[in-house]
Amino acid sequence: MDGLNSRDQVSVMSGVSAAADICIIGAGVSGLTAGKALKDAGVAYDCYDLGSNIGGMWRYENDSGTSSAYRSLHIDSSRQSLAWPDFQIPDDLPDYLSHAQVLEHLERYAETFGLHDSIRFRTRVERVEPDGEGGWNVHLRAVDAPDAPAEVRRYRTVIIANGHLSDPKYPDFPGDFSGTQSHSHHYRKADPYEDQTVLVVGIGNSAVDIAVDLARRARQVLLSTRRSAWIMPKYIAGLPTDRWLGFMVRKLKLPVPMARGLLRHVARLAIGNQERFGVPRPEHPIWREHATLSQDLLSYLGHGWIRMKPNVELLDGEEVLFTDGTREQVDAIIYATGYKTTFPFLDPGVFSIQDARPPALYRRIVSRDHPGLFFTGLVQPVGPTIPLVEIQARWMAKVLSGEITLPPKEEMDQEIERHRGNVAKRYLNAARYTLEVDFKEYAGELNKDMQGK
Ligand SMILES: NC(=O)C1=CN([C@@H]2O[C@H](COP(=O)(O)OP(=O)(O)OC[C@H]3O[C@@H](n4cnc5c(N)ncnc54)[C@H](OP(=O)(O)O)[C@@H]3O)[C@@H](O)[C@H]2O)C=CC1
Repeated sequence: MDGLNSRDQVSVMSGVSAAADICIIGAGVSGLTAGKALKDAGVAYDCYDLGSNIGGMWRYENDSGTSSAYRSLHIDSSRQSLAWPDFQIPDDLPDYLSHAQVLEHLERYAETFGLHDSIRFRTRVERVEPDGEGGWNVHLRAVDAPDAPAEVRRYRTVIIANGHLSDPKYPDFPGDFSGTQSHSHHYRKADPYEDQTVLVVGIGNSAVDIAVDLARRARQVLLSTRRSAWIMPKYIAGLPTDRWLGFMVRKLKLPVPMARGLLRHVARLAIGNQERFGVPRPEHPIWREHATLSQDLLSYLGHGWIRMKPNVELLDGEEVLFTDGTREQVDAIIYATGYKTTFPFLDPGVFSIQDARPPALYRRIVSRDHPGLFFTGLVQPVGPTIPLVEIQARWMAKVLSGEITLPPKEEMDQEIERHRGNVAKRYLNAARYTLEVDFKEYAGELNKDMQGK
């Protein structure tokens, strides 16, 4: 067996479940949903999670260290667009659930479908490597016994559901800063920034949520952006914005580009001209990027609680110099500059995501080079991710139970290249859009496969 240390104990298909030859890494939304679909299909699996409980990203202060949730976090897709088809979110919950409400819903989901029994918590997956016979050796170490030998289990298939929002990406600004610097991954609440001047870098959803959260506690919040973004309100005429899009596409049967075009005009009526508030008009058209959703940003800019700044030119002691030549004295910088998509347990030669190129995954799920390696939740739609993850889960269960046969490698290659071409045509050429998918089109492809069309 390749790559085993003498300290490692090898156990082949025994332990958590003697029958399981499928392993899921991660018990967040994607891992749990995959587990539920496998269970429904009568396929045995083992699931491992670094933390003490389910929830991944949605467990605030998860002891896995992988959650980027801050105390004021509310999911940015409305309740009506979020749910699993067989596990609706109760109507008495608000339009936009807090992280605690998402977690409670996940807990009910895991309880209802009996998912806990297949999960081993506080277990670090240290390494996943091909066993040379088409399967995988998964090296596991108990978090509470770091010096004990690693346990190695062999699986036919590994489903990776470790999330892609926990490995912070920092910009490389020249100079030195004498105040405090951190990343949005570590931000929890505004208290430590009381009465300070805080610079938030970025204008994605994390940056804007955090700037708004800080605004009433900090002395001044500065929000710096290099490319700007289109700001979308969370409500239009009293209804969640994504419900308007859903209404136009599903009820009125408008083509997606037309619905989006209309939504853009309606949103403009609702929030006016963002340049008036100091948020530059992006050079790219609105749907070439992931718009930033915020009901509060423009209003807070209008109250002077937040001030816009261009990109950072230089960190200069207590000051920051910006690309327009202005300088500000700053106490703290929070880099809300996004995340790297990494798999610490995989050799990059086996699989990695490079540059701004969508990964070589058939249907965004199956590794082209290693068809026993599956990924779930590795997508970023304009719209809610959970329903897509649910469709991915059922698709994977059908593949793994033999109902869907994967095509030959050349066909996978063609599908991957077609998808890459679409991403290049539709979205900005940047690492931030590597995982972008068109919700309706992607769901349609997976559903068609499942219907055998
Ligand atoms: N409420 C919710 O449900 C929330 C959802 N999310 C989701 O999580 C994901 C991650 O969001 P987020 O953490 O905001 O990260 P994003 O990747 O979406 O945004 C990163 C921001 O940082 C900027 N940036 C990146 N690198 C640099 C650099 N070197 N110099 C200057 N600016 C830089 C980007 O600008 P540029 O465009 O120029 O690269 C962009 O504005 C997204 O899918 C988001 O929608 C996040 C927070 C809340």
